Amino acid sequence: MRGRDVAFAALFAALTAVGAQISIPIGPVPITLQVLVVLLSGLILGARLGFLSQLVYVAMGAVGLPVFANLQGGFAVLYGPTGGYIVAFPIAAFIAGYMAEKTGGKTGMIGGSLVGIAVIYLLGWLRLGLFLGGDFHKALLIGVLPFVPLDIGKAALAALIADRVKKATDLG
Ligand SMILES: O=C(O)CCCC[C@@H]1SC[C@@H]2NC(=O)N[C@@H]21
Repeated sequence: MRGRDVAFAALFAALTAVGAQISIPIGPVPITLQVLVVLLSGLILGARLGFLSQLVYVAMGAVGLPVFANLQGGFAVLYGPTGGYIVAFPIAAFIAGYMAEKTGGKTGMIGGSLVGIAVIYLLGWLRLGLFLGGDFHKALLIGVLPFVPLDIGKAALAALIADRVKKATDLG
């Protein structure tokens, strides 16, 4: 791994921390810009490096840095209501990057992003449901459905931004 790769992974980990603070509280699960940055990390850096950048992000939060939403940090957050989403971020970045690499073009980017988001929802929903004492119906109502329209918009925006960044740089 080159020094440039490490720098990019660190940059996207930091950007995810910023995205976490751009949030709207609507309940136990806030609307945040993390998903946008997670997708961008996979689409721009590729599956492997995108995964690594999100692993760094999760690790920074786990050791106590206030990088999660509402400036939260610490291992306890990963066991809290939003822990499932956070744990899914590296997987989602990998999937978005992998599918974009395999399929190519903006269609591949949007497809990969949507599958990545689905994985975030799946792990987020499971953890939230368990946190709510097994009420997976409520978890769906407060932890998945309200986010779908905006997150589809984030997927489209991520594909647009990644496409432009790749054309304007040598990252493509
Ligand atoms: O506590 C955290 O730092 C994680 C917050 C997770 C928010 C989830 S990610 C998927 C969905 N889309 C959003 O905008 N918010 C939720």
